[in-house]
Amino acid sequence: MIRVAIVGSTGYTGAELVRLLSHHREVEIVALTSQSYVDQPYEKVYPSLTDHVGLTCQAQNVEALMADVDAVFLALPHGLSVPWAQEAYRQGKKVIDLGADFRFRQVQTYESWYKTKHEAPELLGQAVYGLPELNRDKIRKSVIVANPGCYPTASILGLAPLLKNKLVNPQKIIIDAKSGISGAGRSAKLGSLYGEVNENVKAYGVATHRHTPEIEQEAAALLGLAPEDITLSFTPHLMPMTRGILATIYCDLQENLSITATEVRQIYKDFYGGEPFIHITEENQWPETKWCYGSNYVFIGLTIDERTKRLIVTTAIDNLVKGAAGQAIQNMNLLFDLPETEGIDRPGIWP
Ligand SMILES: NC(=O)C1=CN([C@@H]2O[C@H](COP(=O)(O)OP(=O)(O)OC[C@H]3O[C@@H](n4cnc5c(N)ncnc54)[C@H](OP(=O)(O)O)[C@@H]3O)[C@@H](O)[C@H]2O)C=CC1
Ligand SMILES: CC(=O)N[C@@H](CCC(=O)OP(=O)(O)O)C(=O)O
Repeated sequence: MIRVAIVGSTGYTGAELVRLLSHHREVEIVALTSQSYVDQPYEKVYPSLTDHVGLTCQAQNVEALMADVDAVFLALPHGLSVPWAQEAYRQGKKVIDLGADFRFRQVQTYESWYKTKHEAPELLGQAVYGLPELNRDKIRKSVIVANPGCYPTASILGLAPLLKNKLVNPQKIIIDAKSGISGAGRSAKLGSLYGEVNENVKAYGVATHRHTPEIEQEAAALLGLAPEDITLSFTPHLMPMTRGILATIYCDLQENLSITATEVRQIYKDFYGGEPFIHITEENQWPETKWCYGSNYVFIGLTIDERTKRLIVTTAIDNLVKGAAGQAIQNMNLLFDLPETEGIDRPGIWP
């Protein structure tokens, strides 16, 4: 059995990791850390997991905990992952970081968008961007997996076949994305209160959201360019729902390119052929967040607006599963040479 710890287990992504890993046939969860619930039974923090965990929350002790496991999942706020990654590297263990500390290839990008100094820039080169559909082979050989952000997961998977096949102008991409409130985590914040979110929709982080450079970096990589070679527009919106992301992506077709929506759909089907979690919808069928609720599925729909020659793609995921915990487990399965779908092959729930 693979022994794992979940650090920051009492947050939303931590709880989703516990829920999914408690049924993973090759994993034993040996430690769950928390800041506010030390010495409390995990099942008291999340009664929905009663009889599935049997562990008590513990404080962080990086060295001792790392010595006891094969891998750690870090579900911490940004800026706290470095000591864990350093220790894992020292002890030859694996780290899957759900935060952003290891997602960037250029330390200046992280420091300017996250407004914090990176304490171990030398480790950035050891980290692999953990999007299995694009980086599977590199992930298998890595020590630190930087699990992508939720909006970048939806956006990059929606864009990848277009960029790889050079079908669209990469400087004219617009991503309009919507998220449920669980994307903001479990800590108490004014903006997460029911009275603020219910019956309300708002844009936020307009032209400044920290996922913009992450999407640009990976979009550029698909074209073989440096991260700074692409700029795109990304606007997130908060929706009155708990889970889910829907990203609508607008792209200008390359000039003089003559192609039909049917042909583009076939390109997507070929690109993602055999991918267990990705589903390309049929003509006039548009993904909904509920189709992914609680599952690791990604649904992608597309068409060409013949009047504007614009290609429109919509991608739906569950931010806590493919956008966080499910993808992290998919990465762990790759790291330990397990079937990629193990522990994350259950359907979602409806309604
Ligand atoms: N929510 C989402 O949809 C997604 C989140 N992510 C990323 O995953 C990470 C976790 O997110 P999420 O689960 O939503 O966050 P939460 O705020 O829900 O949980 C954070 C966790 O970290 C612990 N924690 C907070 N501060 C500290 C500290 N100073 N030292 C030690 N532990 C601390 C908390 O402990 P306690 O509960 O005891 O206070 C809790 O267990 C973040 O980096 C986030 O950006 C990535 C993709 C999607
Ligand atoms: C609704 C909401 O607040 N969402 C979060 C995104 C969470 C996430 O995936 O991102 P990271 O892992 O990069 O934190 C936000 O906009 O900051």
